[in-house]
Amino acid sequence: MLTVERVEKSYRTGGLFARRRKQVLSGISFEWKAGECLGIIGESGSGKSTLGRLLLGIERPDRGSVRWEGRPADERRARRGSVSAVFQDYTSSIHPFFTVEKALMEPLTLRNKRAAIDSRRIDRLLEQVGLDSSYRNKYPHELSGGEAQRVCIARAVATEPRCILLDEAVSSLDGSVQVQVLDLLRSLKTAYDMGYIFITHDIQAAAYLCDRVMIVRDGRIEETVDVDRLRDVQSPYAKKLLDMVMA
Ligand SMILES: Nc1ncnc2c1ncn2[C@@H]1O[C@H](COP(=O)(O)OP(=O)(O)OP(=O)(O)O)[C@@H](O)[C@H]1O
Repeated sequence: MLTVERVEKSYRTGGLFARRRKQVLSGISFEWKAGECLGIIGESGSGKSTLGRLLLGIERPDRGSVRWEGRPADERRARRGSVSAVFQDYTSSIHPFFTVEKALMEPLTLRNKRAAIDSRRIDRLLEQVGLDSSYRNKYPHELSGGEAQRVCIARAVATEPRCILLDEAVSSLDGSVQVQVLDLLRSLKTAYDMGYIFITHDIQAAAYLCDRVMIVRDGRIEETVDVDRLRDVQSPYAKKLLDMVMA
C-alpha cells in the first residue's frame, strides 16, 4: 500500500541563489491500495509529474511523507518489488546502444545480480506485451513508438512490482496505438495481479483504464471520484474538465 500524507513541494525560482520559491504541491494526502488503478489527472503544470517523482522516491517532499508499505519512498528497499515506472518519452527510456534483450535483462540483473537470467523469461515478457522473439535483437531506433513503449512496459513488469506508475505513458502515441497499449495494460493488470498509478491530462484514457481518478489543480487535490461516477463530480473545475471532453 502507498500512503501519502500532507505532502508539500516547492522549487526555487530564478536561479540557484534565488530565495523565492514556487509552491508546486500543497496538502496532498491519499492512499493507493494494492490492485487499484488510480488516475491522477490535471492540466499541464498542475504538478502531476512532480507528484509522480515523489511517489517514485526520485525527489523528496519538503514536508509530509510518501510511504510504500510503511517505508519512505526514497529508500530503495521500500521501492523494490513495490513500484516501477513507465514515462512518456519512450525513446530516451531505453539505452540507444542496448538491444531489446539487454534492456529487458537490466532490471532483472539489477534485482538479482548473481542469478543467470533464463532466456525464456525474455521471450515470455516480449510475448506478454505482444512482441515476438525476433524483437530481442532490435535496437530502439528500429522500433515504432508503440513497440518501444511496449518494451518499456515489459521492463516495468519484469520485476513483478505491485504497482506501475505510468506518467503520460500513452500520450504521445497515435490514437489507435494508444487504445492497443491501454488494452495491453488492462490485460497485464490481471495477469500480474498488480495496479497502476496513471498520470495523465487525458480524462478519457484515465476513464478507460482506472477505477478511481484524482483531479489535481494548481498542486492541490480538487476532487477524487470513482470512474463509474465521473459524471457526478462536484467541483466546478472538475465539471469544466469533463465538459471539455464530452463536448
Ligand atoms: N525541477 C524543477 N525545478 C523548478 N520548477 C519545477 C521543477 N519541476 C517542475 N517545476 C514546476 O512545477 C510546476 C508543475 O510541473 P509538473 O511537471 O509537475 O506539472 P504537470 O502537471 O506534470 O505538467 P505537464 O502535464 O505539462 O507535464 C511547473 O510550473 C513546473 O515549471
